[in-house]
Amino acid sequence: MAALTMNPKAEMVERFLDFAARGDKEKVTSMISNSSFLINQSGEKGWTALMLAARNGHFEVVKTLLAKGCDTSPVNKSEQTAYDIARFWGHKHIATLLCRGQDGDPHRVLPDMHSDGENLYFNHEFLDRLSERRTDSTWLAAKQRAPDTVFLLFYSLNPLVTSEPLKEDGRGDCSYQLSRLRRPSVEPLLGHPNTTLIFLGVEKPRTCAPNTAMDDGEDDGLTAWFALSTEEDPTELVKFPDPQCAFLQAPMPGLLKLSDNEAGVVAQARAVLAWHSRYSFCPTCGSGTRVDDGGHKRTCLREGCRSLRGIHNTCYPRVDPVAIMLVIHPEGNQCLLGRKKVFPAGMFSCLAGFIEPGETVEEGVRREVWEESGVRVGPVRYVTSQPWPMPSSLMIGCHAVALTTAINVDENEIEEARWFTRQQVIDATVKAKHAVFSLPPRQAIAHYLIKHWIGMQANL
Ligand SMILES: NC(=O)C1=CN([C@@H]2O[C@H](COP(=O)(O)OP(=O)(O)OC[C@H]3O[C@@H](n4cnc5c(N)ncnc54)[C@H](O)[C@@H]3O)[C@@H](O)[C@H]2O)C=CC1
Ligand SMILES: [Mg+2]
Ligand SMILES: [Mg+2]
Ligand SMILES: [Mg+2]
Ligand SMILES: [Zn+2]
Repeated sequence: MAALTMNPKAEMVERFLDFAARGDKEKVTSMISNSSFLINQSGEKGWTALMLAARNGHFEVVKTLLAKGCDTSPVNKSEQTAYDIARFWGHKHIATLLCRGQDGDPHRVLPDMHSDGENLYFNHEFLDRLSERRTDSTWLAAKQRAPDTVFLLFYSLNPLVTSEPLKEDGRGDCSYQLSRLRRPSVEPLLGHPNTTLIFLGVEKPRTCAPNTAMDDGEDDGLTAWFALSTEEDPTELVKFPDPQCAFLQAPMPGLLKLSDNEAGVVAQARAVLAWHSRYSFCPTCGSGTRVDDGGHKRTCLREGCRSLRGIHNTCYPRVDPVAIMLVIHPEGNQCLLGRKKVFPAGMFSCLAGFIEPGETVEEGVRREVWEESGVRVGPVRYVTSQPWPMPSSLMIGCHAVALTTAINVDENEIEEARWFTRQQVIDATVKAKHAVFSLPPRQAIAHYLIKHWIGMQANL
């Protein structure tokens, strides 16, 4: 076979990667000492020394590379980090080491709990909610007058957007931007009887101490965001900043096409606004209510109403907990996915269902899986969560292990449920032509739970 000609630098990289792959700690150490540039170099299919050592279970080499300041974030051509690779190949001690990060990283304390689910769509806390200000009506009124305050407008729970993606933090598939209106544009709607105004928070980071009192006219430098909602077409009343603005026609799929920061704001705003639109009257006595706490509370107007005594959760925005689970075959090599009739052709997803009163998350998982697929589930492990503002669910994502494998679907809810092999799932994630099914979109926690199981960088 003819020898490949390589330049000396490429040859050195290849040798270095080879030592890492074989677990030769001495050679890895001496090569980095002489040529520090080697540490984050990658070779075939984007594999770095850290990935190769993680793949082959070379704990000491991984430790050495980390001590020398190796970057843990690069991904190979299959979108896996070194951490994903260590998990995928079952080297738990290396995965723990890799997710531990720097000394100050709090994951050190609970290494097994590490998941990057905080980066999920709808999970970005772009605003500081500043809840301590919700009862400060003077501050709220001043913020509503401030020239830099942002107002987001919703009509029937659909936000006003422009069809231009945000450049600063968008992913490739973000195609809408929330219209950030200023006071003069929304003036006619403020105080209108059919509109609801809620205080969402201020832009992070805080630029002054949270409880600094603000005298009249004095600015604390915080940019406040409000959501303004109406059930009547506001087109005549509002001055749109540009002709491209339009309300989303339907929540899906439009709400999945925002930048990650704006999706986080919508997750908060839409759920609170949906609660206002459904709870206009007191659920205890049917009387009218007043909006308090910057839109985060409704108080009954009838003196003597039971809801005014003690704490009534009906006075506060509601959240519905939903368990969503990837059920794993008892042998560990297959997972159970189902499809509803409304899913796009070929798509399968995790089973899910509302948690019932008096139920733990674990019991909710076992009951929903039994009802929907006839499969019995044993151990359940929490993975991560995601607000899902359609209208106000909190998705509680779990992995669960099946005790039985025979499938018997509840045809009222699920059209089909099937066991898929790990390889079939991997094929679906890399969109191979021969994939036998397609995954839910990356914005859904179901997508995350599936990729997390096969040890892939879930957000890519
Ligand atoms: N982000 C994601 O990846 C996914 C999100 N979801 C969300 O989870 C939610 C629940 O999943 P499903 O399979 O529909 O639940 P499910 O399996 O409990 O069945 C839904 C039925 O449960 C009843 N129900 C019980 N409590 C309810 C409540 N608080 N609100 C409304 N209906 C209630 C209704 O009859 C409803 O038709 C869905 O609304 C969906 O938006 C579901 C799957 C994936
Ligand atoms: Mg369900
Ligand atoms: Mg169900
Ligand atoms: Mg249910
Ligand atoms: Zn009442």
